[in-house]
Order: sequence, then structure tokens, then C-alpha cells
Amino acid sequence: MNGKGEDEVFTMKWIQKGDSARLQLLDQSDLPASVSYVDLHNAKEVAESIRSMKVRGAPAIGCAAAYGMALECLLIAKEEPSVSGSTLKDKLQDTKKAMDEARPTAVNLMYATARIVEVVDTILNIREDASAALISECIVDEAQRIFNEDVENNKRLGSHGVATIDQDVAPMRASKAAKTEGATATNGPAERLNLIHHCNTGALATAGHGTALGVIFSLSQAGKNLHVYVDETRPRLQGAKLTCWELRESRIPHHLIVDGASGLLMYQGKVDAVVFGADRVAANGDVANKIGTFNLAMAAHAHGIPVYACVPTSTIDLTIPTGQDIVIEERSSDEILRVSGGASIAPDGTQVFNPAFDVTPARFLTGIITEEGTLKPPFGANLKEAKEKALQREKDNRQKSLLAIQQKLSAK
Ligand SMILES: CSC[C@H]1O[C@H](OP(=O)(O)O)[C@H](O)[C@@H]1O
Repeated sequence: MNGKGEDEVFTMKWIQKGDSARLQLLDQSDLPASVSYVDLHNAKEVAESIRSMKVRGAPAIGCAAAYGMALECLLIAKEEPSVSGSTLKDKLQDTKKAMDEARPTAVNLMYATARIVEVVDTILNIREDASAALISECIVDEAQRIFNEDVENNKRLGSHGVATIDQDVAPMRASKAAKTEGATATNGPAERLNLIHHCNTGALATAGHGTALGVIFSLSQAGKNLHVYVDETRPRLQGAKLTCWELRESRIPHHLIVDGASGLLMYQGKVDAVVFGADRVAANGDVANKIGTFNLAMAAHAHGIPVYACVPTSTIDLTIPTGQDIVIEERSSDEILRVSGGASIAPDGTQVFNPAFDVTPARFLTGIITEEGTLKPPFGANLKEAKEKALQREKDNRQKSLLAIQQKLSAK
């Protein structure tokens, strides 16, 4: 995950020979016990991998979905080489609909599949008789662009995060350190920066580097002395299983805690800031994220501890006015009743409510760290500006790919 050598673990890899392709996907449900991969050959297999959380994390889900659309288009082009552009578009829209239903809260999924359909529109507007093979080539290019843009955006987000922590948090840490005598058992030396992180938002949840964990990696790479309290994050335990695995790989000091321990740590003055990712950000700055985020942010707010949502602009959904309008995915009872699939922890017949996400009202956030910079309240106007900047950047990138498409079209 840290970009070293051929044997490095990767979240997903596109493998194509001629008109045959597969998506090699790290099966995250096996971590940390084992590192294993699955080969996916069509959109249905990708959608099932998203639904069963073999791949999870909003940006990673978006990248996988885009590749799933590319797999499907290649298969259609192979089975029906003379299919018309409009028929192909109809089939891909059906594919998008099925893919988008795999996990309804993470907007990166719908954002990515919409970009793929937009490419088809772009091509057909240039030449309505474009072949399915050519359209497939352009869709593969767009899926690769979505993947590569996510890695670059996360690194930019990480550097904004370092600047924000230096500006907002380090002075508070320094004044606290002046009052603290000696190191504490978990916090380490007084000058060390102690963060709480929720769920998993690292390279495993994205195309690379990560969002909130990406800020932590960037702080470490900048030589900051830091330590992380890792929320285990019930019920799927992404913190315990995935974040601890990534922090160990990166040799960043950390302690695993139960989600309910964050309040005590704040009460004891052991927390300098709280960072987490997002699955969808509404136009007013309300943040949908892994269940437990709201309680964490509220406790931090009550203690005057800075709270940052770390969000690529692809996760911002300006069509959703407030968090009240965000669909919250509910998952199976067994995720709560059976820890890692073991025996039930509650009496037979116990009723279960298992929302996978909650919504943190914008008023509990100190900032929203994006690749376009760190946004402070009032979030509405600032989110709109950041999204517009990102969309312009995407349009510029699309323009370059449009030129490449036109060259391909004229060469055919
Ligand atoms: C940068 S990942 C964003 C988000 O995705 C995770 O959810 P899940 O593991 O269920 O896919 C978690 O909410 C992260 O904060």
C-alpha cells in the first residue's frame, strides 16, 4: 500500500489483453488474516463485490464501479460488435442502475457511473455511428482517469491536511504540552500529536493514499510526531481490521480502542483532533459517514476539540440540500449479532437495527479538508466553490480525453 516494490498489496488492478479484461480486486473481507484477490469479469460480479464489501470505502467503490462498467462494455462489444451506439448506451444505463443500487449512501458510486455514461454521450455527440469497440476503449480510459485522479486528489488533500493541522491544532497542542508533565502511558511525549480516527479511510478505501488516513500518512511523511487512537468501528470493525493493518504497514504509532472510549480520552485531555472520511456530503456541509461518527464528532465538539471531515470533492453532493435527505443504507442483522461471522452475541430472536452510516450536522465540524483546500464555515458557499473548481479541472481533463477520442475517431 505504500508504493514499494512489485509485491506491494494493491486495492484493485485493471488487467487487459486485447478485448478481454478483468479487474483484480483485493478481498478486504479477508484482511488482516490473509491477503487474497478475486478476478472480476463483468459488472454483476463487481456490483456483488461492492454489496458484500469485498471492496468498500466510497472512493474505492466508485473506482471499482467505473471498471465494472468498462468490463460490461467490453463484453457487449465482443458479443455484439455491430451494436448501435444508442443501444449500447441503453445497456450501459441499465448497468449503471444495477451498479448504483449496490450501496446507496456512498455518492462516489453514482458519481463514477455517471461519468462513464457521460463519455458515451460525448462520443455519440461527435459521431453517432462510433463502434462499440471504440466506445469501450474510451470508457476504459475514463475508468483509469477516475482511478488516477483519486490518487492525485488524495495526495493533494493530504497536504492541505498537514497545513490545516499545523495551523489549527499544533498551537493548541503546544499550549497543552506546556501544562502537561511528562509522557502518559498511551499518549507518549507531551509534544506528540494525538488523533482519533474512525473506520477506514486509507489506501484500502480509495485508489491510493486515502482521505483521513491519507492526512495521517501525509503528517507522518512530513515528519510529524503523531499517534492515532483507532476506533475499532463496530459492527464491521474496519478500524480494527483495516486501519490498524495500514498504520502498522506505515509504522505509525497507534492504539486500538472501542468506539465508546473516545469520550474518556477527550475528558482526560488526550485528544488533539478528530479525523474521519465521508460517504456523502450534503450542500450545507452535513456529512454522512460510518455509523458512530456523529457521536464522536459531538463529544469532540463538547470538549472544544477540532473535528475534520476529509473529503475528496467527488464525495460532495450539491443536489442534496441537507443531511436529512441522504439515504442511509441499512445492512443485515448478522453484522451486529455475529462478530466476524461467529456465534450470535444476543439471545435468539433479538430485534436489530443496523444503519451502516449516520449524519454529522455541519455545526460539529471545524473544517472539511478537500483536495481543493480546507473549507471552513459557512460550508454552503465554500463547498459550492470547491465543487465548481473540481468540475472545471475534470472538464479540462475531459477536454484532453475528448481530443484523444477525436483522434481515435478520425483514425478509424
Ligand atoms: C474514504 S472512505 C469513506 C468511508 O467509507 C467507509 O464506509 P464502508 O467501509 O462501509 O465502505 C467509511 O464510512 C469511510 O469513512
